Amino acid sequence: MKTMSKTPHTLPSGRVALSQQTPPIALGPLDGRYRPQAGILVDYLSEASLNRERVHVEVEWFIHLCEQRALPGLESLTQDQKDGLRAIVADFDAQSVAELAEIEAVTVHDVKAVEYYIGRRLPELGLEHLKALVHFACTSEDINNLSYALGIKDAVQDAWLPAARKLVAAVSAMAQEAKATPMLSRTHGQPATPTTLGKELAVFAHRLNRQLNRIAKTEFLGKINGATGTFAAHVAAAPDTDWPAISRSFVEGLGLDWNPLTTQIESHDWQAELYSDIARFNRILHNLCTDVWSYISIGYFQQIPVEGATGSSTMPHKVNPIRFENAEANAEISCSLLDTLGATLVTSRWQRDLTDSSSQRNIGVAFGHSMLAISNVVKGLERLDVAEDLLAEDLDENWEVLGEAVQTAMRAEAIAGREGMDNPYERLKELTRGHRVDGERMREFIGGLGLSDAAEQRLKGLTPGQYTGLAEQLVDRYAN
Ligand SMILES: O=C(O)C[C@H](Nc1ncnc2c1ncn2[C@@H]1O[C@H](COP(=O)(O)O)[C@@H](O)[C@H]1O)C(=O)O
Repeated sequence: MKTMSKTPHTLPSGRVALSQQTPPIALGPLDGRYRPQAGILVDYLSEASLNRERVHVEVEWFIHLCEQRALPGLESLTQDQKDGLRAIVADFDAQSVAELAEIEAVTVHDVKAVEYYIGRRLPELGLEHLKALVHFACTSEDINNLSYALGIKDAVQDAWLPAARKLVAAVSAMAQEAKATPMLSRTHGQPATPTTLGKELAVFAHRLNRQLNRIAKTEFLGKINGATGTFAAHVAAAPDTDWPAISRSFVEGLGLDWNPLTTQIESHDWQAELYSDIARFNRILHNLCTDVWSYISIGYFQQIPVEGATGSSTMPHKVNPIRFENAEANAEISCSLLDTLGATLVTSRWQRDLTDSSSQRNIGVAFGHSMLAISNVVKGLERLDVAEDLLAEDLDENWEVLGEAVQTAMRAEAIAGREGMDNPYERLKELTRGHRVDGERMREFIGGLGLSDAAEQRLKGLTPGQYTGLAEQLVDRYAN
């Protein structure tokens, strides 16, 4: 029997091989359906942007060595030469990516490929005689750690933080709007002392803001000190140069904080610190999602349907809280990656192993899932209406929550010397525990307690919806 020969574009099952299609089909969702939300990170944390940063660091090191006259015979470059070198970075594009890949296929070393890529461009800048200055005295990690630090710093400052701040601003605005909207609270899921919806949202804004303040203060550390952090090659080549000073001014000139003491690798402790803060932000966001999801589920929030959109494929009445569910999932994935990075990056055998190289390639993925979670929460919050009637109804059905107010006022009366205020907690417990109490019964009970006139009037005038303490003022004072 004659067998049909399969082309490489066909799977053994006879199906088209999607992996062989052009343009290439993404494996992961961040480069597929979620590209609009996470794509901005390609400019900072993709392999291409890492390579662009590597070119940037190599070029700046080249210029810095000349400017510092770090070696005998080195002279400052002309402005045209410096502009030409910096244009290699500015013009870095898809063609550069392809060229680098070609070189790397031969070198099997990604940083060496960058060195050759720059070397190829020196003749046209009249700098061929300085080819040996590219990557001078560097180990690859000198270039890598600075490139990652620059990419991560820009990703945080230009992409992640602005998105996170927009989200927190949205939560704060909702908190302000609902600061005086009374809501039954539910400690342990059971009716408890009322609060306001705005104050509960303000707690999230406050928590998220604390993490943002920490993240905004991140120290982005970098080093450039050679193969084992001793400047050995530098000193061997130019013993009279103050290499630590040159290293420091270079790292600081890039906008990073100088790490003076390392092995071959920058120790990555600052990355672990940053990732734990971002993971904590994700987790607080996750908590916001599950709370809002639950409020939607009991009707406190109504979701505004999107014109033309489908809730359920089979139950036409439904509007599902999918934005919050998506955000939960993506916050979890981001946290797993950030936790793994934070836990593993701080360990490297002896003077280095290469595990960090492979795991750091996923930093963008960790940030991407967090950006996606943030974007979905913003979208979800935009489509919520507060069901004030239902909130009020729930409060009115739970007059027993005033038990705390009454027993505490009785204690104050007793402390002030009023007779007959014994066992306030027990008396309220007898009235309220496991019993439904309405307004009339509560007022009748208060009337029979023998309180001072002022206290009795104050408590009789109280409803569950008014028993929200300083919730509104707390939002005004602390939630901006
Ligand atoms: O400056 C050096 O290169 C010193 C050398 N240490 C290395 N430091 C940094 N990169 C190195 C190192 N070794 C390999 N490579 C190259 O790293 C790339 C690893 O690729 P992947 O496994 O995909 O993360 C891949 O491109 C590797 O070729 C040492 O011997 O200490």
